[in-house]
Amino acid sequence: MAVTAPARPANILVVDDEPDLRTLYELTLLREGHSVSAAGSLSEARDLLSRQRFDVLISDMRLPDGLGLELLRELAQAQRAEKCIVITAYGSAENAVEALKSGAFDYLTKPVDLRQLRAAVVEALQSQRQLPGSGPEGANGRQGTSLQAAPPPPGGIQALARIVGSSTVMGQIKARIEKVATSMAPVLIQGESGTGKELVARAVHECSHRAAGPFVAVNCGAIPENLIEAEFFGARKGAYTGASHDREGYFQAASGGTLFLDEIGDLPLAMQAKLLRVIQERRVRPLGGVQEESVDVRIVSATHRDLAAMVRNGEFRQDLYYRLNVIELRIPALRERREDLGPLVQSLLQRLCAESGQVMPEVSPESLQWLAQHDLPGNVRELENLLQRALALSSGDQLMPEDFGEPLKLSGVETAPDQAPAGPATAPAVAAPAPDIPNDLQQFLDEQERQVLLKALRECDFNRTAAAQRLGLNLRQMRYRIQRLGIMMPGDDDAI
Ligand SMILES: Nc1ncnc2c1ncn2[C@@H]1O[C@H](COP(=O)(O)OP(=O)(O)OP(=O)(O)O)[C@@H](O)[C@H]1O
Repeated sequence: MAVTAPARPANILVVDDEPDLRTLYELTLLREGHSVSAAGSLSEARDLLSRQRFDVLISDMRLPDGLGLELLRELAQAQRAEKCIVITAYGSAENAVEALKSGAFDYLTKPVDLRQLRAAVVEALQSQRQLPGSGPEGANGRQGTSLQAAPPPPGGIQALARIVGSSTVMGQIKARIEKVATSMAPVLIQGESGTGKELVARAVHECSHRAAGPFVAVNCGAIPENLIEAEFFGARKGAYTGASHDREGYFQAASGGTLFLDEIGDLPLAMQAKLLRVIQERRVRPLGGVQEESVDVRIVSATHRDLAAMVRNGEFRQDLYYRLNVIELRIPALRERREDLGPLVQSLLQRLCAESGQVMPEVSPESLQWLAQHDLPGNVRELENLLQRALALSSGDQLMPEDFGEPLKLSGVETAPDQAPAGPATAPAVAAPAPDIPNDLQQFLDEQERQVLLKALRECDFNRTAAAQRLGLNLRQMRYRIQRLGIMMPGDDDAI
C-alpha cells in the first residue's frame, strides 16, 4: 500500500490489550505528528471516548472484555465521526467483513505492516468530509466532531447527477452511494443489464476520497482465459511468449483509486481463487515475477447475474462472494421504476442531440405511452438505443410512436412482438420482405446473421460471452462478427 500524502496531524485512539503492540502503534503514529491516546480494554476505550472526540480509532478485534466491534457499533449509534480501523487476526475473513459491515473504514491484518497502518490512517483522515470550519482540532480541541453531512466533492455531485431518476428507490440508491463512498469496504452492484451499474460504480469512486486516483473498469467476461492473470496482476518480461517488457496489470493501474470489476460472474473459477487471495492479502505477484507487490485499490464489482444462485450451483466461490458483497447495491430494472422513464427520455435525448448536433425534438405523449408499455429488458441502454433510432428515423420536430418502429422480421428469424429492436444496428429497414432469391446474397446473409446475433444478445441481456456460448462461438468470434456487421453493441466502449 503506497502512502501518498502525509496525514494532517490528528487525534488518534489506539485500543489493544498487548502493551508491546500498543506502544509500537503509538510510536509509529507519534512519529507522524499525531496525538495518540491508548487503551487496553473496551472499558478504558469507552471512558476515553466519553470524554474526548478522536479523528481515528484503531482497535484490535479481541479485547479482554469484548470485541472491538462493540466500539464501532456504539460510535455508529451515537453518530460519531471517528473513522475506525480494526485489526483482525490473520486469515479471519469473517472478522474483516463483519468489521466493514459494522461501519469500519478499513481493517488491517496481523501482523500489522506499519506502512499499511500509516497509509490507512492517511486515507481515513482524507475520507473525513469536513464542513467548512468544522475540522477536528487535535487532542485538546473542540468537544465535538460528530457526523457531518457534508456534501460529496464536486466531481461526486456531478457523477450523482448523471444518474437520472427521481423515483424513491433511485433517491435511496444515491444516498447510499454517498454513504458507502466514505469507506474502503468492497461494494457489489447487482442489477439487470443496462440499468446503470457502471454509472453507479463511477459515482462511488467520484464521491470517495480516492476520486483523484484512477477508476479502472474491467469487463471480466471479455478477457481471454489464458491472458486473464497477466491482465489482472501484470507480467514480467519473458513471462510468456510475446511478453517483451514488464507490463502492469489492472491492480497496479488502479493503485490509489478504484478497480471496477464488471461482469464479475463471468470470472472463471480458477481466477476467482486468485482474486480472493489478492483481496485477502492485499498483495499481487505479477506473472513471471518473484516478488509480491502491495496493492492499494478499492474494489467495486458488478454483475447482472444472480451471484447467490451461482454460489449455490458451485459456479461462483462462496468465499469470494462473501468478500465482494460487503456492501450491496441493487439497481432495479427500469420496468420497476416507470416514473423514471420521462426524466430519462428527456436527459438521454438531450445528450444524444448534443452529441450529434441535432435540435432536440419534443416527445409526444403517445410516444411516452408507447415506451411505457414496453418492458425494455435492456433497460436504460435499450431506451437509449430506441431514442437514437427514433432520432434517426424521425422527420418532424416531435417524436411519434412510429419513429420507434416495429421489430424487423426476416424469414426464419423470430422476433418477439413486444420487443423493440436493440439499437440503430437494426435501423436500416428492409422495406420489402426478402425475396426468395435475393439480388445480393451476401447482403441478405449478413442481415440474417445480424438478426440472429441481435436475438441472442437480447436474450442474454446483451452479454457477449453468454450470447457467444448460446451460438456455439467463442468470444473472439462473437466480437469479430459484431464488428463486421456494424452492430452498435451497447457499451462497446466499456469492453476491454
Ligand atoms: N439512471 C441513468 N441515468 C442516465 N443514464 C443512464 C442511467 N442508467 C443507465 N444509463 C445509461 O445507459 C447506458 C448503460 O449504462 P451502464 O453501462 O452503466 O449499465 P450496466 O448496468 O453497467 O450495463 P451492463 O450490465 O450491460 O454492463 C449508459 O449509456 C448509461 O449512461
